[in-house]
Amino acid sequence: MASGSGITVVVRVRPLNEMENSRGDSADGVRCMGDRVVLAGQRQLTFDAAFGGPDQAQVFERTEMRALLDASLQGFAATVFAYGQTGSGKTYTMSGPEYGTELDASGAITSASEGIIPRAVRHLFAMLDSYTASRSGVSYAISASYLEIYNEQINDLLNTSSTGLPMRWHAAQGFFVEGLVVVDCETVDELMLVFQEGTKNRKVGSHLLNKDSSRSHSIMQVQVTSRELVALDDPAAGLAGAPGNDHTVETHGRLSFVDLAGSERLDQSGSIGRGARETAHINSSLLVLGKVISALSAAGESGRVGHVPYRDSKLTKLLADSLGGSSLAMMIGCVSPSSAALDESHNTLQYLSAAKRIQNRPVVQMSQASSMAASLKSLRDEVQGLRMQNMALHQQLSSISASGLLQGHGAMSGRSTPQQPFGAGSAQAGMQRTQSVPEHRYEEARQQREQVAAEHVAAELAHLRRQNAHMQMANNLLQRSYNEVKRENDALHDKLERLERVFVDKDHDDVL
Ligand SMILES: Nc1ncnc2c1ncn2[C@@H]1O[C@H](COP(=O)(O)OP(=O)(O)OP(=O)(O)O)[C@@H](O)[C@H]1O
Repeated sequence: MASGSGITVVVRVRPLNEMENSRGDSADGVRCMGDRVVLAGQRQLTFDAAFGGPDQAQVFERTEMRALLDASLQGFAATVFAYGQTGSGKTYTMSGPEYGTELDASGAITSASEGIIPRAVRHLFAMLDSYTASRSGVSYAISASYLEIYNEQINDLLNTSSTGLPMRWHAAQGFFVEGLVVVDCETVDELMLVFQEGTKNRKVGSHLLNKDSSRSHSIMQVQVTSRELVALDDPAAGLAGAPGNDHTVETHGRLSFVDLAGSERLDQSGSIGRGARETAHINSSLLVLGKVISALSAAGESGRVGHVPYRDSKLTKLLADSLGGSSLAMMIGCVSPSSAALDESHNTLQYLSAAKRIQNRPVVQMSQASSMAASLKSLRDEVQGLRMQNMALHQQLSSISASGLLQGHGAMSGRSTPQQPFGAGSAQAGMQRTQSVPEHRYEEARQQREQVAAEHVAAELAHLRRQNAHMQMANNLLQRSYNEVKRENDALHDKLERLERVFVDKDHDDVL
């Protein structure tokens, strides 16, 4: 996926909560109408989807969640964010109801009330099992980490004693957190445990707007490594049976689930002391996030991006790839329906409208060796396509030449002589060059062989492209000549008919 891909933006309007009900708030501050969100005063905004009410399943089923999971299995990075004011339903949407409120007999959250993350965990393993069953030579490895950014400090939610972790920059990976626990998960239950453990350890506090308010931004990251054995043997290119021509292509997909802390107004939340300090950190990092979104959305499809202040907060550093980077992304904006929260809901929806204009450039993440193998394979596929085109062009040329109409148009006949496709001989020559490489330098020899094969394929590609372009031109010229001759023939035919009519008329006059 080389071209730009917009961020998918959906909105969720929760039901009125207890406090709003007890105050007698009206629920017509924000309403959903299809994929539109209608604000009191009849202002309407359209998003990729809009949901009202408590139904958790529809948020998973009617958004692009399955496509994002699938993309991670193909080697793409995908991020799902929940954004909105405090108490608007972000944690409910991402995880489910507050931990422990809706438990079944075994102590697990009831499946109907599960949020996006546990649903994604189950679906990911179901998809992965069905892919492994239907495609031989493919295998997957899953691992996961879970962190929170609390007061601008990174804490490991899978190891509560690991706090204040450093963030580093890597040219290929971008920003990453050093020293995070990464858990290998072979089963759905193991990944579910990671989710439950991390969610339980997240900082939660109470204030007037939400008794279980998340005081940190949390990011659960699932790494999806796929390995596929790709046969690079190409009998037509004379490489069949060459040792080391099978390659394991390794892709590194990633799913990031981001539950942002909610913006809050201190006069409404009543947070004081530690709570007020948390609020200040939350609001300032959300402010930077807002600046990043507006800088990127200003660029829109033109792709001309000015300065984006990613480095101004830890949150935006970690989300750099998901906003304007190489990741696929879906943002879920959560809002209250209450007319009393209209200003905050309006702000959230404006944020979301700006996010809709951001263009990401999703790319598959592969290991270097895999990407060389994959590009070699795709070059060979292209050669194969060109060979078929080559044959079709030869046939076309012969049939036009054989039509007989073009005899005398000899300028074309030389060009239409089929040429031998470029190929096997030089490939063999390329292979022979590697035979003298000593055994202990096998890896080096393999790389050289791949290099030679790549050069050979590239040369053949260039040759076929030239030859096909040449034949295409010859075909066009022949077609033009054919049309001219046909036009001349038709004209002669008309003339003949006219003459015949004259003779018939003359005979007729003579008889009379
Ligand atoms: N769609 C919904 N249906 C039913 N109840 C909901 C819904 N969304 C949220 N709630 C309830 O509203 C309350 C606040 O939700 P939640 O904690 O998810 O908000 P939040 O946006 O994560 O808040 P904060 O930013 O303060 O952490 C919770 O009691 C939750 O169960």
